[in-house]
Amino acid sequence: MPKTITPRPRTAAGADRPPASLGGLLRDWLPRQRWFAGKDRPVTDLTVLSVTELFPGCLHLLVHASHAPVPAPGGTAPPGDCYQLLLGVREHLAPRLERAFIGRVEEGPLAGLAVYDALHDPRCAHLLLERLRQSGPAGPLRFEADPALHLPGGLPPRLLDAEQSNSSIVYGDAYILKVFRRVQPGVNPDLEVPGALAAQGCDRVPAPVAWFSTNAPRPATLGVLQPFLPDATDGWTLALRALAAGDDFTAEARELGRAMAEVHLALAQAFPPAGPGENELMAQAMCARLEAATHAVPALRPFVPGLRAAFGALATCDTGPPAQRIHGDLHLGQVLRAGRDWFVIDFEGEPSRPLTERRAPQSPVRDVAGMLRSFDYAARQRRPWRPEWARRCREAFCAGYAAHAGWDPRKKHALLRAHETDRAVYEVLYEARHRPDWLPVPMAAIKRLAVWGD
Ligand SMILES: Nc1ncnc2c1ncn2[C@@H]1O[C@H](COP(=O)(O)OP(=O)(O)O)[C@@H](O)[C@H]1O
Ligand SMILES: O=P(O)(O)O[C@H]1O[C@H](CO)[C@@H](O[C@H]2O[C@H](CO)[C@@H](O)[C@H](O)[C@H]2O)[C@H](O)[C@H]1O
Repeated sequence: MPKTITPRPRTAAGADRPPASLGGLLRDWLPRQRWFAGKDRPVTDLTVLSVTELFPGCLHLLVHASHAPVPAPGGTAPPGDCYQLLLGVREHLAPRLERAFIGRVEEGPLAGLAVYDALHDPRCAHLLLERLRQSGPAGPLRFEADPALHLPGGLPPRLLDAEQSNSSIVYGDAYILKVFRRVQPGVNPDLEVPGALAAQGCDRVPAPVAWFSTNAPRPATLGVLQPFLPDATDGWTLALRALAAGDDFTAEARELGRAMAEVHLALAQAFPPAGPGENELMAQAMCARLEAATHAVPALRPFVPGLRAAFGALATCDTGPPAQRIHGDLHLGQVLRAGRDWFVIDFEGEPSRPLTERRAPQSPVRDVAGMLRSFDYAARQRRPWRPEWARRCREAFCAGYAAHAGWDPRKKHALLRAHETDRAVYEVLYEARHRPDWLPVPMAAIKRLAVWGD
């Protein structure tokens, strides 16, 4: 029976602690992970919120990384984030696990043991699937599977090494388990939304088959298992291939637009729409996000008046389609093509936004704008830049969307432009934090969008 080995939360890192405590090692390792959200702010403290022994040699941890509050317009930045870790603990580490090595603990109950990221360990990955297959509690954690399905055991695991916001393990090319890294209280939309869409009969989204969650310190979703589409390629890879070959991508973009409209309609059925979006409120929220982003990335400053004008124009345009549940972080990497069909994945929304905001009804134009920005991103991967390629794809996507949705994004010029601007501002912040080399891509869009009327 799994047990919680450290029942009391404790502050694990502090100035008076020797560096090789578990907390000290994690405090050094955590900020170097791709999925760590607070890269632009030093970690001031690391608190272990819960530790559960999932099986011998594998600990499940929730840790809170605190940051010093930074002065920001409208208040202070959030004081930190909670992360999910699965730690392998062994005396000796096999050479194949070296890349997962976190460090050797020198004090406390784990003294003398090597600690590593257990998701890299096929044995731990195998046992994690077994827990999902069996369903039931493990300390504060709970594993559940769709009772209508039989999950086969013994599927060989492989950890995806894609640049991701979370960590995913593929089992035998049949299932994919997404282990959320940054954990926020509440049900994760990546469990909630695909489940609700499946109930609507929408087959554009792989439906959850098993999941696990915690009830301490607060209820939260920790991971979701879905069917894996083995022959699928993501839209980003396909778009770059088409660009490299000089191929047209408009047929794919048109079908993608149609698929997205289908998903939006199913979302509107699954979650009651909230009535017409309030343009004034939307514009205010966009301005506030711009202000916060400019504080973090001063390169935005010269463009602020032009960008604000794009948001201001919202006040004068018609309300547009009603606010509803949307994808929230739509881009070419979130759509998969298998055969001639497009599928949509990753309904978590923009990872840096609070969960309540991500689950709130929003304008579907936001998703359309996300995809339009993505065609621009793709076109800028080629030298010379291929603006015509992006323009044709954007046009085709909107045409495909309009044919099925009953409204045409191209006829909502001011609304679309405001959302595209808001998305480009988000991307500037995202790239500055995670991939500074990519910053010129959204900055080029910012320069274009800041010239109102262009
Ligand atoms: N159901 C699936 N079938 C096939 N591949 C998938 C599936 N779900 C995710 N993937 C692959 O895993 C990658 C990461 O998934 P995603 O949900 O976007 O994770 P993250 O939130 O960490 O970015 C995707 O880009 C895709 O290549
Ligand atoms: O990790 P997620 O997929 O949830 O999304 C985050 O990372 C994306 C990059 O991996 C980022 O997308 C941006 O870069 C893409 C190219 O790599 C491009 O297609 C998107 O249009 C652009 O926004 C996304 O913004 C971020 O939330």
